Formats: sequence, structure tokens, C-alpha cells
Amino acid sequence: MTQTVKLILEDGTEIEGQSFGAFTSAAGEVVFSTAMTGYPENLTDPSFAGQILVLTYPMVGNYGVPGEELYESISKIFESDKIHIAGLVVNYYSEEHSHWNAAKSLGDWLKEYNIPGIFGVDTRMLTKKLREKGALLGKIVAETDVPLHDPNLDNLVAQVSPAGVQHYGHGQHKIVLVDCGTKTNIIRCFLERDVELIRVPWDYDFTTLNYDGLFLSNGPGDPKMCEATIQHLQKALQQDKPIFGICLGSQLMGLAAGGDTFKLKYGHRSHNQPVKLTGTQRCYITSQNHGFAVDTETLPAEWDMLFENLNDGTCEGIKHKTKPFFSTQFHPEAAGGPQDTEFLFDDFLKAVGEYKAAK
Ligand SMILES: NC(=O)CC[C@H](N)C(=O)O
Repeated sequence: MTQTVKLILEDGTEIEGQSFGAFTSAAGEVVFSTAMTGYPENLTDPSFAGQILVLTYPMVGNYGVPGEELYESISKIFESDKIHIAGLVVNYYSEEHSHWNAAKSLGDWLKEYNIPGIFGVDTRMLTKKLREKGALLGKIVAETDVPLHDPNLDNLVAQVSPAGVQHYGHGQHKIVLVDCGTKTNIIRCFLERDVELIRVPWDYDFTTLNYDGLFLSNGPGDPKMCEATIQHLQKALQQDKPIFGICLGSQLMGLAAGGDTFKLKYGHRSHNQPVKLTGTQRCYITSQNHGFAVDTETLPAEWDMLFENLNDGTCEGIKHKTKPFFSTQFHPEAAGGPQDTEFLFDDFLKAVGEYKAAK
């Protein structure tokens, strides 16, 4: 027996569907992802905080949710320690699941974190609407109504960033990871390499630390909310130590460099976004999940666009012309999605090695 719930959008659209997960109401920004798999990764990616996620792949839940396993005290399976989305919208929810490592159903997992899901929604119609009008505010309404709420007005990074400093791994390169809502696969990617990782909160003054390279993580919401990170980063940009940023980290690098960011109409969320490496004809297929982008036109003269999105021409990463600073708007750590650009972690650590050798 399922219960009826509604998805209501700010433009007045009301769609009736069936409840799965928690039978509760929630508001957020409604965004869509065209990735065909990867809901365990997406739902636990802190970058999705405040968002009601519409999955365009028609059948969801059929492979269940894996059980937790730990790796160096972090999750081996998930991208953080909880579900971050505000709600989930699917066409067909598969109540039966089957997979070798499934431990529970998607619906039960959502219930554990009190997150509502709605199924039986024409997600094709909904996605067309979001593409035409842009991302809209919306809410899933069960018994009690809730007001619409724009999560981009909140400092979501402060909500998902850790409270204290943590250390991981033993390696020759000491990397500071500024955690604005990092995906654990970024930590795993570093720990598989020759790295000692110092994970610090988003507003921590890392400029006082002794390190070889600086990494800026992904994270939720509007990058302009991260004033403290931008200020610290501006100091780091005065030095020559290598810096690498992913997604929100790329936007923060752009802002700290003196450039601007803007909100994309409906964002890029999928596992098959084509990006071109500037100065080459080389194209990579990438995993993406973002609603903002660096405005390439506003970048100071000493910076270049590093990658370009081949669908809409927007900036997919930036690079300093002379110093070892670079970033990607896409996710080289994947999880989920293609792993084709994971070599960028090696490129960064190579730059760190070269910096240390030159010193
Ligand atoms: N995945 C991310 O880091 C997203 C960055 C930022 N919150 C955006 O939506 O553009």
C-alpha cells in the first residue's frame, strides 16, 4: 500500500505521485540528473545538499543500496556519512532489488535519514520543464505543507563541512584538503597515492600550516557564500605551492583569482559531459554535478580556461599561466561515472614533487 504525495513547483505545477522513503514533506531546489546509475554515490554527495533530485533514468532502486564498509576510517562505499539530498523524484521505483552487495532497499535507506521520495512522476515532462524554465524551487508534500525554500541563500558549506581537523595516510607529499563538503572518493584517490592528508574545515586558516600542496573540494550551494575560504585562498595564490580544485573548489579558485561565477540555467548533472582540453582537440567524458560556473570572460590575464564544456561552451576548469594552480569543474574522482580523468590527481602530485625539488 503506497500513500499519495505531491510534487509542487514554484511555477504552480502540481504533480501527484506515490510516496517511498520517508512519508514527510521537504522543500528545496529541483534539479535533474541524467546519470543512468550511481544513486548511492549521488545521494551521499554533500554537493546535493538542499536539492530535490529528479533522476531521468526511468527505473530506480533495482540494485538496492550496498552495506557500509570502512577504508582508513572513511566510507569505502558512500561519498559521505549520510544522505544529503532534500528529496528524490523518480518515474518507476523498483520495490524489488537484487545485487550481490545490496544490503537494503533504496526506500528503506531514505527512511533511515527521513528523506522523502516520490515515484510515478513523468520525469521526462518534468525535465523538459526544468530545461525550459531553469532549475525551480519545489517541494514534496505529504501530510503537512512546508514553505518553498531557496537553499542557495544558505551557507550550505558551513552545514556539511567537518568541525575539526583530521589526518589520514602516510606519504611523502603533505596535502591540505579544504573540506567544503568533500566526496570521500577524493580522499580515497589521494590515499591510493603517496600522500599524507590533512583535512580541514572550510573556514580553517590553512595558511598557517606546513604543507606541500593545497586541494579545494567540491561542495554545495553558491560558491560566493564561502568568503572565509576565498580569503585564505587569496593568500595561498600569492605563493607558489601547487593548488588543485574540483567543482566548488574550481569556482572558489576563480573567485579568489579575481574572476566571477554565475548560476547556470539548469546545471550539469550526469556521467557523460564532454569537455575539451584547451589548446588540443582532446575530449574527455566526465562526471558532473554543478549549478554554477566560472565566467571565463572575467578571469584575470594570468589565468586561462583549462577545459571547455562541449555542450554549452561553459568553463570546465581554469589554470594559472605560470604557477602550478589548476582546477576542474567536473569530477576526476568520478563516483559515480567515468574514471577517465583520474590522472589529474597524478598531474597535481607531480607538480607538488616538482615544487619540492625546486625548493
Ligand atoms: N559538485 C560541486 O562541487 C557543486 C559546486 C556548486 N555547489 C555548484 O552547484 O555549482
